[in-house]
Amino acid sequence: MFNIPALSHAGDAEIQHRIDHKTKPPGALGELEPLALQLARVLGKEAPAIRRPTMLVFAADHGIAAHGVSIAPSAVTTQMVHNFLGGGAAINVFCRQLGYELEVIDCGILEPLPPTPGLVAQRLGAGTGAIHLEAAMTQAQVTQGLALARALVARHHEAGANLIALGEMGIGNTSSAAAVMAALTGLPLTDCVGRGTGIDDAALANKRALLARALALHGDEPTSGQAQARPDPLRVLACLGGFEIVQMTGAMLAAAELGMLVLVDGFIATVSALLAVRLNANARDYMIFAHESEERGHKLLLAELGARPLLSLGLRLGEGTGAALALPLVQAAANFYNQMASFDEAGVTSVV
Ligand SMILES: Cc1cc2ncn([C@H]3O[C@H](COP(=O)(O)O)[C@@H](O)[C@H]3O)c2cc1C
Ligand SMILES: O=C(O)c1cccnc1
Repeated sequence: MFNIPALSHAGDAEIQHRIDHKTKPPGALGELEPLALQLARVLGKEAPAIRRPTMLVFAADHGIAAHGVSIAPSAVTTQMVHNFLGGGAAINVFCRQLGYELEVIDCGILEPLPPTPGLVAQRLGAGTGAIHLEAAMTQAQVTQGLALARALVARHHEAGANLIALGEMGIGNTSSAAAVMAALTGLPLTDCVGRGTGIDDAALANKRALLARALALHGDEPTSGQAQARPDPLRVLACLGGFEIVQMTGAMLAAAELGMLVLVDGFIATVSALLAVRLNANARDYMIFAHESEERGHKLLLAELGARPLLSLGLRLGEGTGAALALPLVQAAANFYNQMASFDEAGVTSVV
């Protein structure tokens, strides 16, 4: 479906040599060093640079949100999309500060907005089915969502972007994401389910119970260590996913296919990253994990992907905020690689 080239590691020795011969003790730039290696692999080892960084915020509603799993009602999804378009949300502030292009994608909010600059309508429906009662969507909607996201990313690639960051807005989407995580990993639901927007203990117990029902309904209960065939990510998406989760997954796969970097935000975006990697393992090489969210489950999810997040700020917002904040670090990795003098160039006695 997506044709993602396996990233070549043939130039690694040369790239690492260049990093090691910068005027610093070996390894002293910490996590920025493997990040520079990744940038050089993806963008080319001569002068990797981030061009037209683009933040895509995918919005959709969730049927399960009507069943007491969030502090907010579904109406807040549409209200926040309004806020994004008016420039007043956290993600707007950070995108302005950091020089991101920002686009908001309506993947299926309950109350569609009139055409507005900055808003792209790629609606797969008007909210998903409540996953503890029925499938979230049909397989055809999953296929359509992946295709729409692919065309969207192609457009940004043509406009000159070589890095996309992904964020989301959708009341109830930590429920859907936790269910997908449990289905894909086989981890106990209690390890995957968190407080999302900040629900209390009673609502958390209800959220866990509903998600246990959802997994049982769709045959995705944890196997308690028993061997089970790897679940089909497309089926899991249809049964338990969300319209924004589908399109984020498609956008990540499309970006990798086009040789773009993918900057991954928090819990929900990382669930899409896991889906993308399960659909095509080559996608992993293009992903940068921005931060570790406060949401329960995110640490284990990152571990499942072998990811070391750049930041740990206690964020639990979504919208792409963590991904936005990590951009300067990505740029710093490219800049040290491109601009720092080597021992030879600076006349500093080499320590390697
Ligand atoms: C005002 C407001 C702004 C937000 N921006 C992101 N989210 C975040 O919270 C939601 C997920 O949490 P849950 O599963 O508990 O509903 C998503 O919309 C996510 O992006 C927000 C939530 C609220 C209330
Ligand atoms: O980690 C996230 O992305 C997150 C956490 C809580 C609520 N919304 C998003």
